[in-house]
Amino acid sequence: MTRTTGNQQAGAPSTGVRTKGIGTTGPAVCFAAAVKTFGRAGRTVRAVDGIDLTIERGETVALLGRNGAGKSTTIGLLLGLDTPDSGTVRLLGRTPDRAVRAGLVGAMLQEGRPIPRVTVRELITFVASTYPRPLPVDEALALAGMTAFADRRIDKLSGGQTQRVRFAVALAGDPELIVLDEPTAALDVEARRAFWDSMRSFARRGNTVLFSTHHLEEADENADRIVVVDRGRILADGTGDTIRRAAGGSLVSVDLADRPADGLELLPGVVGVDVRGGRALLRTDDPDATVVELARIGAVRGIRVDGGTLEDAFLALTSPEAAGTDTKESVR
Ligand SMILES: Nc1ncnc2c1ncn2[C@@H]1O[C@H](COP(=O)(O)OP(=O)(O)OP(=O)(O)O)[C@@H](O)[C@H]1O
Repeated sequence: MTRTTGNQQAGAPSTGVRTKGIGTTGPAVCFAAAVKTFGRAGRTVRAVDGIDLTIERGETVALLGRNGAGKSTTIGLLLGLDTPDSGTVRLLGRTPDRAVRAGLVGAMLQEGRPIPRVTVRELITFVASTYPRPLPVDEALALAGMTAFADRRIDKLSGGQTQRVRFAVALAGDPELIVLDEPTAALDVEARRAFWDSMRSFARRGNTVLFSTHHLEEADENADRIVVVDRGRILADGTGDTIRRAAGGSLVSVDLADRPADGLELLPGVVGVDVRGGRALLRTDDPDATVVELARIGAVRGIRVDGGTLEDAFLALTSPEAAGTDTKESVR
């Protein structure tokens, strides 16, 4: 989903007065039972369906989910662009609106307005001048990896460089928390790497970062913690290893040799069964127990045990079967 908001986009900085760092309390982010529904042609979409999430200061957290999972809506609630139908959202102990107005939050949403025909340094200097306690312009440029391009016109930059200018805009006011909605969508591998280097430099200063992504590897490589979202709900929350375990950490596969797959889901440890090309793929959180039982019933032809990748885990968690329903839309 694409949305823009006034003070987070390049060329449209906030002119509000900040009181950053004074009187902030509590975790960086706290969602409690947050729900957001949208009405559309007689249907209700529960875009955020009861999210409880606490992010401590200094954490780097990835919100990972497929298209339409509810990531942008969650971020919209976080930034006060939308209000929850029920539940609460707090940033640094304040309502999103107050936290944003106090300049505690910097954001980079999926698309900004066209970037003006000024140099990188001119833009960042202007944005920084609207805050009472901004980062020094050279520091903002360095953190975003844009020092070498400071005197280039923004409309002459590559997509990856433009994205890093937008990052520099988001951090120019020296926010405590930065929120990035799919920041590397449409960037090539090299530009992605450069972007994540910049993000990590910012995080190393003790700042809190929340970013959304479709890309597992990006979440695994760049976040301390991955929150898997699907159909507006949190399905798993933790490190890559935690996510693997939540989905059933290992895969045991075996030739069915014409025997029916019925009952395999009842074997010890098994949390999911898939049958493909005459083989049963058993997702299990206790591969030893699963294999022992397969041996006991004589089903060991072509048996294999694999660790299970993070991608397998993500797919298992977010498949329609895992969600237990085909749609999150309901007819009113
Ligand atoms: N303003 C709106 N009106 C109606 N439906 C909406 C609105 N915003 C979001 N939705 C719906 O809510 C659900 C969640 O959308 P959202 O944009 O939050 O997902 P997402 O995970 O950010 O997806 P993407 O990765 O494609 O950006 C989708 O079904 C979407 O169509």
